[in-house]
Amino acid sequence: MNILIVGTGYVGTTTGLVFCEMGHQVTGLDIDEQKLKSLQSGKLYFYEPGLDELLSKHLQERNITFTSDIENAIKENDIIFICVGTPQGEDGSADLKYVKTVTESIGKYMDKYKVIVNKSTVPVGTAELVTNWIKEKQETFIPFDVVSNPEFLREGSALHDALNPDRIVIGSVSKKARNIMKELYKNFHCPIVETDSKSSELIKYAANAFLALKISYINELARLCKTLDIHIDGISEGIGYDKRIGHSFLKAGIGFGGSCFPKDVSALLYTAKKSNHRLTILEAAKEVNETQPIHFIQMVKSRLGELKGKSIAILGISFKANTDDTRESPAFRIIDGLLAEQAYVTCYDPKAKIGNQKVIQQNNIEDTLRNCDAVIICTEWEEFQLTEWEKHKSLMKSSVIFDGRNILEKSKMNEIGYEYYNI
Ligand SMILES: NC(=O)C1=CN([C@@H]2O[C@H](COP(=O)(O)OP(=O)(O)OC[C@H]3O[C@@H](n4cnc5c(N)ncnc54)[C@H](O)[C@@H]3O)[C@@H](O)[C@H]2O)C=CC1
Ligand SMILES: O=C(O)[C@H]1O[C@H](OP(=O)(O)OP(=O)(O)OC[C@H]2O[C@@H](n3ccc(=O)[nH]c3=O)[C@H](O)[C@@H]2O)[C@H](O)[C@@H](O)[C@@H]1O
Repeated sequence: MNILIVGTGYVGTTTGLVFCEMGHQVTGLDIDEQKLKSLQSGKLYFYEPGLDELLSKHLQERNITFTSDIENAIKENDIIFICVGTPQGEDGSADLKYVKTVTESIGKYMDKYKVIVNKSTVPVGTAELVTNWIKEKQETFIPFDVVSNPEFLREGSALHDALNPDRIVIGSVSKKARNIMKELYKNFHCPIVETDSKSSELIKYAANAFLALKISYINELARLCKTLDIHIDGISEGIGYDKRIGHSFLKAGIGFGGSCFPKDVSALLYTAKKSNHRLTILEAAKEVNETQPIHFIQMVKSRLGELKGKSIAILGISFKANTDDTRESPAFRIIDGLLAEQAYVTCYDPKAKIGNQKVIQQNNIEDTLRNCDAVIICTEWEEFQLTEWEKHKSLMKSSVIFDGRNILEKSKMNEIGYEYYNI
């Protein structure tokens, strides 16, 4: 089948390449010429393991092309996946301006039946809005169907997740559209949830919010553990063996970040509020997440005292390991907190760039640790686990580590002479 992917970001590029793997012909459309140029030349403009190779392969085999010509792209493809951003608006709601622009163009240029698929994370009722936006732009009525087909991939393991989904959700009242979608996904071996578009839209938010709840629960429990002198990781392990609970998303840390959890939690809270409901449990999870970096900085201060003039090394600025994405990274909340206390901050990340003039970014761990009063680990990159900590000790003014991701072993670090604090 001929598939058009609108928006060649993390989700769009991954989705497009996965459909190439399934034997479909894909066109990637974007308004950002720089991104298109990079992708067309076989270079991914963001870091995502495994995607580069797949891009080269499918460009070479001519299974994928990239364009900014929206009119022809819409005319030439029968299935259109909308993968544009849905950022957080000022009031917490999801801002649909990019989705609206795209769907208006679809209405304007479509010349025969199309299936329009919302893969972007969009609030309940968006499929209906999209239908209206398209109709408003059509000069004469041309049939089409709108489908909600949310994406559940994670950055850092996007390719693996998109190739091996736990489930595929297809939301539409149209049987014809659902059948086309099922045909498209026929080579995937996972349950397919067929439902209406509103349920499908809510499934996406409910899933992200539930995972966010798990993280905030364990982070809040970690605060109690600190007082009780119990290690939170042992608690996660102990409860995780219960199949009803599971081990995933129970890793305590400096809080969840990224381009999705924070905005999707806010958007779901907004949806509830608009319907005169409160999701109090989610409100609490949001609050725990917002205060988690503050608790962490408090721990740093209670050991180091006044931070003014102190030199702090930060390891990791991406919102999680294996990505260069720093959107809503909790590392930035820590860095901002340190800068507000007038500390000097130096950082290192294997892939991400800081873009903050007040912070010096180094190219390796050694230069980052040189003469620092303490080091804070903000991202769980494997490199920080495997690095030769014993050697680094002599570089630091004082060998104090605050491990915001609990990736090092306290007893081992103490043994080699570090003062070690974790979550
Ligand atoms: N990043 C992730 O891991 C996941 C994201 N999502 C959702 O998927 C959506 C996309 O997320 P990302 O890929 O991270 O966004 P992104 O910001 O990386 O990419 C969005 C792309 O859309 C393009 N765009 C904007 N307006 C356009 C237009 N009118 N025509 C063509 N292209 C246009 C932008 O230039 C950009 O390249 C969001 O709703 C997000 O919540 C869902 C699951 C995972
Ligand atoms: O809608 C989305 O965009 C995506 O959001 C998340 O994926 P992602 O944000 O890429 O990354 P996660 O692995 O979920 O991590 C999110 C944040 O939670 C933190 N986290 C995660 C797990 C954990 O146990 N503890 C923890 O602090 C991470 O460090 C990170 O800051 C979801 O996991 C995906 O299923 C979803 O598709």
